[in-house]
Amino acid sequence: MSTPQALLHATQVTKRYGDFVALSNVDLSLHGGEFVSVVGPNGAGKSTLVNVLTGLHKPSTGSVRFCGEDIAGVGPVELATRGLARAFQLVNVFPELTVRETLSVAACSHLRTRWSLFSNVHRDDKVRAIVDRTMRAFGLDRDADTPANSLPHGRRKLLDVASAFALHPRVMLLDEPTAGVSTADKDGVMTTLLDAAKHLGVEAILLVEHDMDLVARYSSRIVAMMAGQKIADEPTDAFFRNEEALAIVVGKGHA
Ligand SMILES: Nc1ncnc2c1ncn2[C@@H]1O[C@H](COP(=O)(O)OP(=O)(O)OP(=O)(O)O)[C@@H](O)[C@H]1O
Repeated sequence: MSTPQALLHATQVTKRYGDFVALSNVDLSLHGGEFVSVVGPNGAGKSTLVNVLTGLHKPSTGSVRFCGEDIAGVGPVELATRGLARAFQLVNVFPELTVRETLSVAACSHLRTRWSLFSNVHRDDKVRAIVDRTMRAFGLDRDADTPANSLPHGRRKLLDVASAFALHPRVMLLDEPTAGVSTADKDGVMTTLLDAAKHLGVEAILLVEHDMDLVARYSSRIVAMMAGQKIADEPTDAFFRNEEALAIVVGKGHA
């Protein structure tokens, strides 16, 4: 039986900043139905990997393919319209917009429509449909007219993730979606996020995360990084039995 084509496939990716090698010959694949977490100590290269995977940075050598197409040099906005999205932190860019308006910015980007305050959300049926569906999926409808900067931290974080989902992606990349959220609220954010992903048809998720409890609970596979190299890539159960990799990941500055 042949292996199904990976949605996202990085081959021998190296990223250098001057003489410094931030990523060294990393292979990574993500298939439909997977929830893969990228873990590792500070400075391991996790964010660099995500920046390369989302077209924000070009690999120095190696290739990244999304749905079979090379995405080197394709920026994150174009990539999002092709189906690979990452939370944009729109909330930080436009803190005074309401929840509805923030999501309409993302919806317009997905539809390649020009966004303008007041007009699109209320007059464009397609934009409104995406905004309403995303608000419902994330339970944000009760905050529709609340400015993002008035939301509690956890719900602001959820709005940030929701705005990436409004781009209607096949693959979602999440960089610490619960950072700064209280321990008690983390599972709530993750459960909402996963329910929404299912509801909105997201096929695979790649998560960068420091919280190993969350990683253990939600991932189907774990990729561990250290000093720019991949040191483990295995199903969650196997990873948590891999004492050597686990010691590197949790032993350096992480609880
Ligand atoms: N633009 C840059 N120029 C130079 N060095 C960089 C740049 N971006 C990242 N680095 C270096 O690359 C290494 C990997 O950084 P990266 O942010 O990818 O690690 P990380 O695993 O995401 O760390 P953290 O968990 O702390 O976010 C670090 O040593 C960092 O200082």
